[in-house]
Amino acid sequence: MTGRWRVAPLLGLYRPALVAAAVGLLFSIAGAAAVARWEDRVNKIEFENAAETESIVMQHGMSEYISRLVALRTLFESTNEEITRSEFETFSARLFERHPGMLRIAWLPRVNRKERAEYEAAAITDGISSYHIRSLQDDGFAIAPQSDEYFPVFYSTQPKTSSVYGMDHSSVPERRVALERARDNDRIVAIRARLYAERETGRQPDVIVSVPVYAKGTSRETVADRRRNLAGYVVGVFDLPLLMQAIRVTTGANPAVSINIYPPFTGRIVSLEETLPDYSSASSSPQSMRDVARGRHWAGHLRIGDTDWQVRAMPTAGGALETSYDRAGAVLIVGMLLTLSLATYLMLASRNSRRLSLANRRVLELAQTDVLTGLPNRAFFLARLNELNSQLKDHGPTFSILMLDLDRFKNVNDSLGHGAGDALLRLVAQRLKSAVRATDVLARLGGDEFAIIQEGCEDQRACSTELAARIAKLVAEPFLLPGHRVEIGTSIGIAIAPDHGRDQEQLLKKADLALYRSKSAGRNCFTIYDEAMSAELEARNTLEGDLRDAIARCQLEVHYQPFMDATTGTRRGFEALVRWRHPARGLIPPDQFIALAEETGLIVPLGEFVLRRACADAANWPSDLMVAVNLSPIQFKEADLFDVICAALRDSGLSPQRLEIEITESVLLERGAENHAFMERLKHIGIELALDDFGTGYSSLSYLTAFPFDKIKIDKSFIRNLTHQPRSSAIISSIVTLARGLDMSVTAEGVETAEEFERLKALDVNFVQGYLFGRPLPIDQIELDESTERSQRDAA
Ligand SMILES: Nc1nc2c(ncn2[C@@H]2O[C@@H]3COP(=O)(O)O[C@H]4[C@@H](O)[C@H](n5cnc6c(=O)[nH]c(N)nc65)O[C@@H]4COP(=O)(O)O[C@H]3[C@H]2O)c(=O)[nH]1
Repeated sequence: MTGRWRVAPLLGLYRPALVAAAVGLLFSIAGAAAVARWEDRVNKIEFENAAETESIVMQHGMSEYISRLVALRTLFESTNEEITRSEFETFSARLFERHPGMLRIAWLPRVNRKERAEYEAAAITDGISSYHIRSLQDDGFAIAPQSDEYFPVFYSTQPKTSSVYGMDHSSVPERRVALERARDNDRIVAIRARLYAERETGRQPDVIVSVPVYAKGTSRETVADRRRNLAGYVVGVFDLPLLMQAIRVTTGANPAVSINIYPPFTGRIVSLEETLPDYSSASSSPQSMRDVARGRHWAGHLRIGDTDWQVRAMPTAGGALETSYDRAGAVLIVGMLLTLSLATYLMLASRNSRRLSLANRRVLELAQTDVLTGLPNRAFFLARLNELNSQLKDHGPTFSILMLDLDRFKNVNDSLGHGAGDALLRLVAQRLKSAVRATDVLARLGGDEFAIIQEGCEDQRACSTELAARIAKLVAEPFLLPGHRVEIGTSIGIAIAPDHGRDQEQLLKKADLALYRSKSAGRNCFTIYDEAMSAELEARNTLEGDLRDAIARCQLEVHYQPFMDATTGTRRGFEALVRWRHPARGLIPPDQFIALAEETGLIVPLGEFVLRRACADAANWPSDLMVAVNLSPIQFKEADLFDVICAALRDSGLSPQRLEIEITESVLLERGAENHAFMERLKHIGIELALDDFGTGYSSLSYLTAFPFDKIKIDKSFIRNLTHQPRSSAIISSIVTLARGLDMSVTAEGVETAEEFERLKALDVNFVQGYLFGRPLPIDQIELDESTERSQRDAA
């Protein structure tokens, strides 16, 4: 068996479980995906809200820093007096207190050519040794050349030794542009101090915020006013990372949001790839704008002065706002667990139901199998027959039924025992199996009855005849049982559907009728049903009804045929033979209704009638005349037969010694022990027993020794051949010899000619009976006087 063969039925068996697993998996995945999408959306909203909040907080913080510078500007603009260095330092120191991101603050006064020396001297006086206004030249600051205007660092929060003092911001092109922009627009401007801070501190670039300061009370309406009235600049240098960190710490920033602050978009930014953050709250290495843009992020800006720094917020890796898809995962796991449970349940249920259906099938098989032969039994046969019949209505195939009944099987069973009978049935089943095709149904209906349904033939009649002939031949072959060679046969009845019927009852009835015909035609043959059989059955049924009436209405008559002593020629008695005086058909001989009476059980009342009539008639005869009465094997099965016989004798007053009971061999075949006992009882009260029709059945000599017979009646068929078949004489001679040895007398039946009589006398037969001595006659026609008797003797 290949894997494919094993897998296919398993797939079929577990299909519901597999389908449930597939559907469940699909739903789990779809559900998890939907939840994931929902989680993502919720998370995005939460993140964006948080990021925006963070941005607002940062902006507030930054504005706070800027507002310090504006406060300083207000200080400078509030008076026409010079703000002294100490005033600046005091004020600035306060600013530093809660603003750790503030690196330094400076005051850049507007110094013209004439004022330069004065300023330099004042600074030196204030303690800043060798103060000079210096400007950017090549790579560094040097004493500034003569110029119309300077914006040097005059006051600073730096120690007085710092090199920032005297640095002319307007000599640095970027800063000059920023300063002019601040001046012309009266606006706070911010730039990144890239060039020098890096070199000085090695830190990230700082942010320089410049606030223009105008002379107190002057106009700043127009650009010209502003240019004219500018007094200087308050400049703050912010450490952006520190500043941001400080804001985030003091405001309790959301740790789930990582903030990156990138420089403003200016011509310097060449690509997002290369744009690294000025500030990053993330602990990991700084991410370029490109990296951030690839993932989930929120974009905003941080306004410092008139410039926008780019803010990019991201969910912190592993933080609360990073979508973890926990719920989606839970949905997937729960879905898969449910699916697994359902699939397992369905799998177990499928397996159980398969086991159950196998067990049911087994029970059904057993219920439809004949245990002895292993063939289908009657139930199966009838079910199949029904099925075919219903298909007939839909123009299904034609088919035949062959009913088989074994001939002489009963003899085997009775003589060799039930074990041998069973073995024989098994052998018969094997032979029948070999004769039918796989598509035919061969069943054992019970006992020695078999049946076949044969279908799928073009010519059903020819096909079934051929099969029946083959089977008859096969079964007629001898069977070898342990220690015995048995010969039986089979009678077969055939009915063909739909010709002979379309329903189970009709077909079986007709096949049975045909079988009955085969049986009565001499056995081991087959018959196909024809309509005449039904007519016959009908006639038989009518006859049965009539016979029932006949018994009730006393239409039966008993006729008497004499039997003679062969040696003296004297009449020894009469055999009682029943006749039926039918109102329409006249006198009907017993061979036309005895078999029917036996089949229908009517033989019991019929037999009792004959017995009582014979006893009653014989009681009026001379006392030396016997009366012989036939008893059927069916009567022997009646428990009260002995009582019936006794009652007949008692009621008639006939002596039991004058009654002879004739039985056939078939009585001895059945219920041997009981019948033997019964015969002993009859003998015990003086009744004589005769074995009738000897030579027609098995003629087993063992019966003669086993049963207490007084007489053997040799069947008339032997007498018929007596004169022209020497073998018949020899047989009769040996029967006579045997009977003599067993102390039995011998009667020869059916003696018709004097020649036969002479020969029988020569063979020492004791009694003779036949037309030569008288036909069966009604009681009123029997001559009982001596003269008649003599004349009969003379005739003999
Ligand atoms: N050809 C020919 N036949 C002769 C001759 N002599 C007698 N017979 C016939 O042979 C049959 C003898 O009876 P059976 O062998 O007991 O055979 C009987 C017996 O088995 C049965 N039978 C008759 N009456 C009864 C009855 O009351 N009870 C039972 N159980 N069976 C009966 O019916 C059978 C036939 O009876 P019957 O037709 O009366 O036929 C009788 C008789 O008429 C002869 O010389 N030539």
